[in-house]
Amino acid sequence: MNYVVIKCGGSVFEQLPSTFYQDIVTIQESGEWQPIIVHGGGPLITKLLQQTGVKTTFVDGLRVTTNDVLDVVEMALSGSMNKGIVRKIREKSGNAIGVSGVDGSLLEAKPVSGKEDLGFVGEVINVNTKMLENLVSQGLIPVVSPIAIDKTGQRYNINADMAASAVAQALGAKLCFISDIPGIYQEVGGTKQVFHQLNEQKIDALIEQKVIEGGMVPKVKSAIAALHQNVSEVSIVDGTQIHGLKAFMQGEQIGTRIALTQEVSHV
Ligand SMILES: Nc1ncnc2c1ncn2[C@@H]1O[C@H](COP(=O)(O)OP(=O)(O)O)[C@@H](O)[C@H]1O
Ligand SMILES: CC(=O)N[C@@H](CCC(=O)OP(=O)(O)O)C(=O)O
Repeated sequence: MNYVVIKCGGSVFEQLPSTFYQDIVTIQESGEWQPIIVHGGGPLITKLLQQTGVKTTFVDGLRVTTNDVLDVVEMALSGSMNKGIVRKIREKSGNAIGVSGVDGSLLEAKPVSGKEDLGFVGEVINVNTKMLENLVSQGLIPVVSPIAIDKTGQRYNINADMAASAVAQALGAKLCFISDIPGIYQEVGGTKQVFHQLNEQKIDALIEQKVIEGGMVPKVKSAIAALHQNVSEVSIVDGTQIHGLKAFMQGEQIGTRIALTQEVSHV
């Protein structure tokens, strides 16, 4: 089975055209690729935290997660976001099922390495691929919320890009990050030039130069981690484009393709 892990970011969620969900169903029906959705929901978490008066801060793109924050994170991700995406796929007659990383210990985690002062922020150490394979064999499209669990039952907040990367690594899948930008870009003479292809060395340089910053940093780091472990292809694709996902899956040059070693080129 060929899997494609489609990571749907919270920043693009509100702007996704309905063709996006249609494309997910079309990909599954075509039979060549089996889609697995991993979603974020950062903006919704931030909004809910503001409403409840709980302070939120980020370190290196990761949200500092106390137990109070974790309650809101789980409610937003495994509740509203997860079920919202399942409903939108079902509206297009897709057989979606929502699960969080807690269910069936789909995502097993430990505190994120080197950043233990972030509270309950985790990194995935095991993916229950059997469970995903079982769901897929029943004709279901899994929609995964990035809350993970450890052997003691402790929950962890996982950055959704890192969760998607872990799932793709475990399945040897193609990995596609859906975001709200046309690809990774650099400002040249006041205009944004999108990179069509990027390699690891150039990504390191762009992070160093702060051309790649904010939420894009965990995304490209997760992409590189995946490419080092069992994943052959990672792309960042603009979710706002009508039928962008379908075009990408049909091999059109769209967004930014990341590989460990390849030529660097602009669109
Ligand atoms: N060089 C870059 N090219 C494109 N986007 C960038 C770049 N550097 C930072 N970004 C920011 O990264 C954002 C995507 O990351 P994020 O907001 O975390 O998205 P998501 O919710 O999809 O994970 C873009 O909206 C953009 O503001
Ligand atoms: C540890 C950590 O930062 N977790 C993220 C999980 C959601 C996420 O990653 O959502 P996006 O994909 O929309 O950014 C958070 O709390 O915001």
